[in-house]
Amino acid sequence: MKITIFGTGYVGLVTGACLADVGHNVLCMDVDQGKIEKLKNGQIPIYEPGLENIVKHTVEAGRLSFTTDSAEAVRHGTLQFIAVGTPPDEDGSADLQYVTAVARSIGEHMEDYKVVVDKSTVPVGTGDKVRAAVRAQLDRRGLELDFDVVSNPEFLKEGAAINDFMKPDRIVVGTDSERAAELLREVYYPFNRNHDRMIFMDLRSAELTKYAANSMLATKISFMNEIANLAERLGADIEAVRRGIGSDPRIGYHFIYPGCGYGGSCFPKDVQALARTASDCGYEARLLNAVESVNYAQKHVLFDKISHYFGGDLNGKVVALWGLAFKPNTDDMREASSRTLMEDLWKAGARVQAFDPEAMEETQRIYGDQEGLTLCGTKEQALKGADVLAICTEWKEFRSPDFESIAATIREPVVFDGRNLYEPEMLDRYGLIYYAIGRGRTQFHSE
Ligand SMILES: NC(=O)c1ccc[n+]([C@@H]2O[C@H](COP(=O)([O-])OP(=O)(O)OC[C@H]3O[C@@H](n4cnc5c(N)ncnc54)[C@H](O)[C@@H]3O)[C@@H](O)[C@H]2O)c1
Ligand SMILES: O=c1ccn([C@@H]2O[C@H](COP(=O)(O)OP(=O)(O)O[C@H]3O[C@H](CO)[C@@H](O)[C@H](O)[C@H]3O)[C@@H](O)[C@H]2O)c(=O)[nH]1
Repeated sequence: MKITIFGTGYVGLVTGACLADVGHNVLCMDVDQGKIEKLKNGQIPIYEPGLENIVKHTVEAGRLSFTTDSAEAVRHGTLQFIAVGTPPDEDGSADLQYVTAVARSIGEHMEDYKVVVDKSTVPVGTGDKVRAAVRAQLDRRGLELDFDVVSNPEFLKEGAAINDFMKPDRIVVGTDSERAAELLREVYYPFNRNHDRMIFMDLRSAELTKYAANSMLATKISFMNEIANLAERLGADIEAVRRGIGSDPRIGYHFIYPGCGYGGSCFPKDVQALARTASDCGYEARLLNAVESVNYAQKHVLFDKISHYFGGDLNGKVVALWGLAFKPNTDDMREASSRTLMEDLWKAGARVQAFDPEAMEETQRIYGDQEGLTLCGTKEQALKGADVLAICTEWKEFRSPDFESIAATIREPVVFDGRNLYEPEMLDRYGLIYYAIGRGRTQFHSE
């Protein structure tokens, strides 16, 4: 089937590449000329495991191509997927300017029936706005062409995006059009051969499903972080508690890892946007607001521990920082907890020597020549001349480090772990003091 994708970010490029991989003929359009140039030259603008290979072979097979020309893009596909950004506005609501810009250009250039499929995460009611934007352009052109608008939210996780897309738990489709539903069924047929993963519903419910899913996951994390903070004060160990509750299938082991807060381009903005939607319709989303405020505080917890250790005076101290990306297997630093920690440390007069396996370029792009930041080529280099070590991302290569050499290199024998990677006894053997999140009597707190 001929498919057009607007936006070649994490969602657009993964969707385009995976749909081309199963045999569809996909044209990806982006307004960012630099990105499209790179893609045309075989370069992938983001780090996402497995993506480069799929893009390479589907381009070679002639099933995936790229353009900046919106007229060509609209002409190409019967299905027009919107996968552009919906960043937060100043008031926390989702900024829909990129989504409506795509809708306008579809209305401006379409010549026959199209299904406009929204994959971006958008507030309930956006489908109506997309329909109105397409219709306004058709009216302007004096045309009465048929089209449908569908919500098909995306649930992929960065770092595992290909697997999530290829083996989805569910494919949510919101539409009241039988014709559009049949076309969507055809597009996703290869993902449904052994097990029907399609869940059809009305458009508004599909839009809300996406926010509800992310908010539920964020709630689990904030809940665990709250219990972790409590465990610390009560002399309990959150890791034991996590195993103890996760074993109940009604709770489950997923998304109950405590840490230095959730980040990324989705949870923070989506929880805020849903809370904003609630207040816009006169409902105070108390739980969502609490999830957000627990997370805000949690992002400062590692700094509080480091500051407490040094008696509140961090001036001139050097912190080795392992992990900058908001999670492993990505170079994405949007809303990363590492950024909160670094910014807190700089404010307090400390210096940071940072290393991340994939996010060094991104850190350079964001912080450039920031005073107090040294970017290091390896995790070992980051330790040289540092007072203490802090960890913000659970990359595999941080899981079994050479504790003996850490103890011999950093000035104070202390590790502040924001992702609970180790057992306190492991570090104790090397004379290292271990401060993690919610780990009982090995911790301290400021009260
Ligand atoms: N990143 C994720 O893991 C993820 C997962 C599920 C859903 N989402 C949602 O999907 C949407 C896209 O997220 P993303 O992370 O891929 O964003 P992104 O910022 O990585 O990419 C968006 C792309 O859209 C392009 N764009 C902007 N205006 C355009 C236009 N008029 N025409 C064509 N292209 C245009 C931008 O240049 C950019 O390349 C968001 O709503 C997000 O909330 C993201
Ligand atoms: O038990 C956990 C699990 C995750 N996190 C943190 O939560 C954040 C988000 O992690 P994750 O959900 O793995 O990454 P995303 O790529 O942001 O994916 C989320 O956001 C996407 C965009 O909407 C959705 O499509 C996905 O289903 C949803 O998991 C990261 O900072 C993690 O460190 C925790 O602190 N504890």
